[in-house]
Amino acid sequence: MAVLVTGGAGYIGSHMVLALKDAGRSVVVIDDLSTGFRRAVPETVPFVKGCVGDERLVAKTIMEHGVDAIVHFAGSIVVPDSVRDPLDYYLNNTVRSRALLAAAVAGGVKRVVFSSTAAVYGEGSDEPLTEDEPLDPISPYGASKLMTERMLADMSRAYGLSYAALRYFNVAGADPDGRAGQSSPRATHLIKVAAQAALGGRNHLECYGDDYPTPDGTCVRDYIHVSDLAHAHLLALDHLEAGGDSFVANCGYGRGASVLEVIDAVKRCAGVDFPVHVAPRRDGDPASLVADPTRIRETVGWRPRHDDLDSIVGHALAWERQVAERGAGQA
Ligand SMILES: NC(=O)c1ccc[n+]([C@@H]2O[C@H](COP(=O)([O-])OP(=O)(O)OC[C@H]3O[C@@H](n4cnc5c(N)ncnc54)[C@H](O)[C@@H]3O)[C@@H](O)[C@H]2O)c1
Ligand SMILES: O=c1ccn([C@@H]2O[C@H](COP(=O)(O)OP(=O)(O)O[C@H]3O[C@H](CO)[C@@H](O)[C@H](O)[C@H]3O)[C@@H](O)[C@H]2O)c(=O)[nH]1
Repeated sequence: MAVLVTGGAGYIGSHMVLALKDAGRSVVVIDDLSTGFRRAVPETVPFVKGCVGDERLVAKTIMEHGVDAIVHFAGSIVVPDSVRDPLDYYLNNTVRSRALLAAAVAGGVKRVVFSSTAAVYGEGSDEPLTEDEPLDPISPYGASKLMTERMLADMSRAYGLSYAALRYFNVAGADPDGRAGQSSPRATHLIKVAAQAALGGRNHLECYGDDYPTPDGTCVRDYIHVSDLAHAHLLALDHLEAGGDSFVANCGYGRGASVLEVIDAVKRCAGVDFPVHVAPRRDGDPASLVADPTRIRETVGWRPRHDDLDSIVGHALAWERQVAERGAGQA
């Protein structure tokens, strides 16, 4: 039986494919390559180029590869883009997830692990957020993901499918062995962009807002290493396969870093300085988002291995050097 990884050519999905292969699992990837890279998926892994909204293609993939579990990463991920073009986000993240899930039920798939997000919590809080926090997304991105969570909850009751919805906080870093990383030259994530600035790929970095109600005025986020996150998915799948109940859980370390603290860490680890310009606040950005990770630890026994901002930044920089050596967009 195989695990279908949607969005497996993307940043987090490619790390999940490695984690599954390292664990000896059979994997098949479906990805439309809208933001992913074919070369991010090892040649030994079957690859289907297409959209998760294509119910017939998904049904064929499930049947041909004997898929009994899906890890669903495919989606659109840029919060401010979702504010500008909400319908695109509801289409790609909600409507196409519905098609994928319909094909999954029809094809007898019994388990789904879903990429959800801290953006379902809305404005956040000064305190670490538990899963019981009110769900009140302030961006269409967060709302589009919450709708999929709700579809899964309803489906599990109606069809007996079990699921884990993992609410990621800010994912960063790269495979410690240098096999995968964030490859998109147009990526907007802070650590990626700061690594590009440190290596000369950008001439400056913009800090979006320094007047937030946080200790240094810049937004606070809980940065989680992408390999720790992939490991959490593996454990979630094991839990469901062992007959464990469906669950929703935060994935973060329980500690926040401000934009300025991240920039300092990147400058320190790279040993270079680069200009930082304060710019206006970005639409859809809550002041502070920090996870309470108790539930993921207790439910599946997750123990992070890279819970350290300098390690995350160090791995992100190492990957960015590979990207730079191969030429922009060729990683
Ligand atoms: N990166 C983060 O900090 C973060 C935080 C919270 C949640 N997430 C979620 O994690 C998931 C993966 O994010 P990522 O950072 O790896 O992004 P990414 O853009 O690198 O990966 C997404 C992948 O999905 C593919 N894709 C997009 N729409 C598709 C479709 N309709 N059909 C088939 N393939 C499609 C893209 O080509 C890409 O390979 C997303 O669902 C995102 O919402 C990411
Ligand atoms: O050039 C930049 C890029 C980002 N930021 C700030 O850095 C913080 C982090 O931003 P970013 O790395 O873009 O991540 P988020 O917007 O927090 O969103 C990420 O984290 C969310 C969960 O917290 C996920 O849902 C999203 O998919 C993922 O993109 C925010 O305060 C941004 O305003 C800057 O100041 N300058």
